[in-house]
Amino acid sequence: MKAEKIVLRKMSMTLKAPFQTSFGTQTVRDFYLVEVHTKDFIGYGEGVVSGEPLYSEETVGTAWHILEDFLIPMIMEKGEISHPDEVGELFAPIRRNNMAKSSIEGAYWDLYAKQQGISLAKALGGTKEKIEVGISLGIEADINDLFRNVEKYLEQGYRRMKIKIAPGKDVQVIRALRERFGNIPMMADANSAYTLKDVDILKQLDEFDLMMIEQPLAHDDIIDHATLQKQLKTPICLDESIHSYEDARKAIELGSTRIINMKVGRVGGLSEARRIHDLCQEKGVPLWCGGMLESGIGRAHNVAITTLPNFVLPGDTAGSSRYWQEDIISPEVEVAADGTITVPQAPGIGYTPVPELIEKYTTAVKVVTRG
Ligand SMILES: O=C(O)CCC(=O)C1=CC=C[C@@H](O)[C@@H]1C(=O)O
Ligand SMILES: [Mg+2]
Repeated sequence: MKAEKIVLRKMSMTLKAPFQTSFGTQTVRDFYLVEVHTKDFIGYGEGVVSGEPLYSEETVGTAWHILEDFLIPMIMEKGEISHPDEVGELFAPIRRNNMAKSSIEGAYWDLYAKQQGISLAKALGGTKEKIEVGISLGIEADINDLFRNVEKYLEQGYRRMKIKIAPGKDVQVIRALRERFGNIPMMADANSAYTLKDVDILKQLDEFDLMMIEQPLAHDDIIDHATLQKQLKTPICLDESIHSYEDARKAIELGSTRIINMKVGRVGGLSEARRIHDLCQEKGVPLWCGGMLESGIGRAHNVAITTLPNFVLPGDTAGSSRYWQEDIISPEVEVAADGTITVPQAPGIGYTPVPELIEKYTTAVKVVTRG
């Protein structure tokens, strides 16, 4: 695979409804797309960053700079790439900037699968023909709005409800949901809103038989999470703390996490995600695929990685209509009434990017050609 042209597109898509977490509210997704053009195919990747550095340190601006000034020149200089694993190896000297790395590596995985004439899922070693999915629900000012959302998505078949919590909107919210909906599969995501001083509040969540509590403590911690896990019955699931295979290895060894939310962009790409998958499978740590409110391009990559065998819990890969009036792929990602997504078998990501819709939501373009 030799890139003849790489196109970066800044994208801005308005969410159907605001999405509130413990660290802020999103109404518009500012992200970017990467297109890697070889003489035969186009590979697509998504930069799952946001406009503001609130989930991680990366933004559209930081990623654009790292891609334009470092990663794309490295790719052009390298020339021929025979397997997408080589992209991560090439980028290894660049510190962090995982979402920037992941966006271009994901495009090479798409290219590679298209070149082999197989689905991205198969190229990754996935075997599932369907994946089970859940849904992530933002914080609502009025709990009746949250009730309505849970009701709506249960009816649509989603396999588990992820409820955002924050101090003051935690125990009473989960209790009210249990009283209203009984023992439905449910988890809480705190997005680092608590500290060890809040252990008594977090211990109260133990009474609600939650599947897990996601990232209760600091975004860059695995020590305090190990201390907390010893005091909780409910499994801790790390998200923001896990940026690499090494982070996962240490967190598992310390007992900081019993489940991991895999986000391809956060760990630097699909190759690293596969390595973490194999480690977790060996250690008996279940995985599920998290989301970053992706467009259909990133959503397609998430569907593919979820076909690996140790993705045993429903993830956050909802259908396109969860967030978008119209998605930029055809067909859109659909969730069946049984809460599953049928894995596309077409070569590559399996969904077709729609040029006129991509253009419609493009706010800036950068084209780098070989030569
Ligand atoms: O993409 C989805 O549907 C899930 C989105 C989601 O829950 C999150 C996205 C980004 C940061 C957080 O708000 C949260 C998470 O931590 O998983
Ligand atoms: Mg999370």
